[in-house]
Amino acid sequence: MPLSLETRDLTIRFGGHVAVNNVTCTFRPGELTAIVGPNGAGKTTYFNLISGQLRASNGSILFGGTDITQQSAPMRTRAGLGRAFQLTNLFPNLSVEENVRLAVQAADGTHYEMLRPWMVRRDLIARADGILDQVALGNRRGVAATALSHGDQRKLEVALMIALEPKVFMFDEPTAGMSIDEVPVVLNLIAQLKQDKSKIILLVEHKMDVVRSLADRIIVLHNGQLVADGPPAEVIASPIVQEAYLGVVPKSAA
Ligand SMILES: Nc1ncnc2c1ncn2[C@@H]1O[C@H](COP(=O)(O)OP(=O)(O)OP(=O)(O)O)[C@@H](O)[C@H]1O
Repeated sequence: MPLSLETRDLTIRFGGHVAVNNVTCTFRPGELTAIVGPNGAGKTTYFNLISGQLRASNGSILFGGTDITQQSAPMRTRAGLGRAFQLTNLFPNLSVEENVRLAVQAADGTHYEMLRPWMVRRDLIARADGILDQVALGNRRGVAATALSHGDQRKLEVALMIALEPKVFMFDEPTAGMSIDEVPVVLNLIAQLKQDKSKIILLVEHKMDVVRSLADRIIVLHNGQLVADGPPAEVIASPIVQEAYLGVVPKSAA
């Protein structure tokens, strides 16, 4: 069976508020799907449900045909769902290079051994170096994660996600808060990841120019419901989306 990620009637309620409401959608390899919609539409909550940070009130999530609805976030990560790490959950005082090496090591299944120099694993070092170059952090390798600029921290988050070799890449506003010159690096990186047609890529993004340049498909959430789904040109051009949904994204968020 080809790998697919599917949500069926996925729903979460916070008290009386239904933040994600019966969302049924299938994501396939070789497709980058942008999830758009006004502020508070439920995009991040939908992401959190898929990655396991939140548990559904109703509905289910299937990954490669397996029902993962009850699985913990770490189990989903091991199954291949990649979500950018929060650096605060990692090793902020370790260097960029050390963080990436640890993630590469974790993906390899070897345990971190503080006292055993892992210089013996040249293959892992080469892989970590390759990822550092891929995210343009090679020249920041010795810097503590916590001392990085905001843009470089986002790049490190992406590096750690790549290191785990996920089947699904989930990006939640990957360029948010970045300076204008930092944005292209991350966009090029996502475009590069898209070349691997075996991956499913999900992107929550407010910036419509970013969505236009990267997405193969757009889904629109509004009040927690899926209100549009299709090829970018079609979805963007549809009057209902233009007027009622995309038009309301405030400039401050774009
Ligand atoms: N843990 C929570 N408890 C209560 N309400 C929540 C919680 N998380 C999200 N919500 C509510 O659910 C709704 C959807 O929020 P969500 O952050 O998913 O929207 P979004 O589309 O990602 O918005 P934005 O574009 O502003 O990031 C909002 O009304 C929000 O206040």
